[in-house]
Amino acid sequence: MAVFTPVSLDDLSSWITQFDLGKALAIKGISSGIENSNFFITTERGEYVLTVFEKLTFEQLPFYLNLMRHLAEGGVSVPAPIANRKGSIINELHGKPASIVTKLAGHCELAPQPVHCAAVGAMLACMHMAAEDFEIRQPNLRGIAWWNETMPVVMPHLSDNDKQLLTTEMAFQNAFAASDVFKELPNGPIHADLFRNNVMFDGDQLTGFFDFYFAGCDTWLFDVAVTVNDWCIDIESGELDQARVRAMLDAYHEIRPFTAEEQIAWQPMLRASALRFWLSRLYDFHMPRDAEMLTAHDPAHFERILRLRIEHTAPALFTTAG
Ligand SMILES: Nc1ncnc2c1ncn2[C@@H]1O[C@H](COP(=O)(O)OP(=O)(O)O)[C@@H](O)[C@H]1O
Ligand SMILES: N[C@@H](CCOP(=O)(O)O)C(=O)O
Repeated sequence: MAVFTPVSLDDLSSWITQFDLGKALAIKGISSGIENSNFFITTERGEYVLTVFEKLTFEQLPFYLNLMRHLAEGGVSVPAPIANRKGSIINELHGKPASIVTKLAGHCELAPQPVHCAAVGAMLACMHMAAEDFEIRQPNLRGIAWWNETMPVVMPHLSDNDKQLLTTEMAFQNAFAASDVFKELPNGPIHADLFRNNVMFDGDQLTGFFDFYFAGCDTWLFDVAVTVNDWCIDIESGELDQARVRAMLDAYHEIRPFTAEEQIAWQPMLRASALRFWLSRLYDFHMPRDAEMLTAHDPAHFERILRLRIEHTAPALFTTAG
């Protein structure tokens, strides 16, 4: 997708007068997202990104946008929300909440090398620590409660084999979430969707994390698992690439040392993150919404990854004392 809600230059020209951004000069829909309607906009002050939120509400959005503001002010490179003259960073456009944020330089690195994975691991650790004192608490809305709600919705669409995988993995994850080890895992605000398409690089230089609209409070290890399961794999098979895994985990550990409980929880967490994206892709695939442009994500990719993470022993989270 994603332009679910079209915005013309005329629409933007009148809406933008509430900001100190000068006149609107251009607007261009962005096709690659799947959750929101995104646009690159050019004003007399420069280039920005406009997002019209399709599902997130005025009640939920302050968490995401204030988190981005908190991180940007804390020196983590993320898009900074722009306030209107009244100080509001969430404003209605076509009856939906919308925001303008600064545009990050560079491009997504879709074929990452260990150097990119190390940069992402280091910044992820910095982000977790910088978000620790963020005051708004909102759960991960794509966390285990959502998995349990979504399982019966997608179940009728699955083969017997996949039904069995989903049922047994949900039982495993519910038991893991109730375990003493899980309760000891450090937590706080996490990005929760730090895929290669949500990080900008200028050459080998990381210029920022973006797309915080799945962020929520959850274990830091879940964030690491989501990130490793996308950045450090052979894209065809889903197998972990040892060099990239080590580069990312070692760089993270150097800044925020992993705990002994996290070491124990690592393999279940890799499975949990695969399950989360298998479920959301199944849901989006079987319950699609209308859109002007739509790129569906393949659920089978994460089914494959889930099976691999169950079958193969995960690489150690850290190899030195934490
Ligand atoms: N702050 C930003 N700076 C630069 N590019 C951005 C920014 N936000 C979004 N983009 C671009 O828009 C695309 C879609 O944004 P994304 O947030 O991933 O959409 P969605 O939330 O709908 O999945 C990204 O792949 C990126 O190219
Ligand atoms: N990363 C998720 C889908 C979320 O899409 P995004 O464009 O907002 O990152 C997936 O790959 O399933």
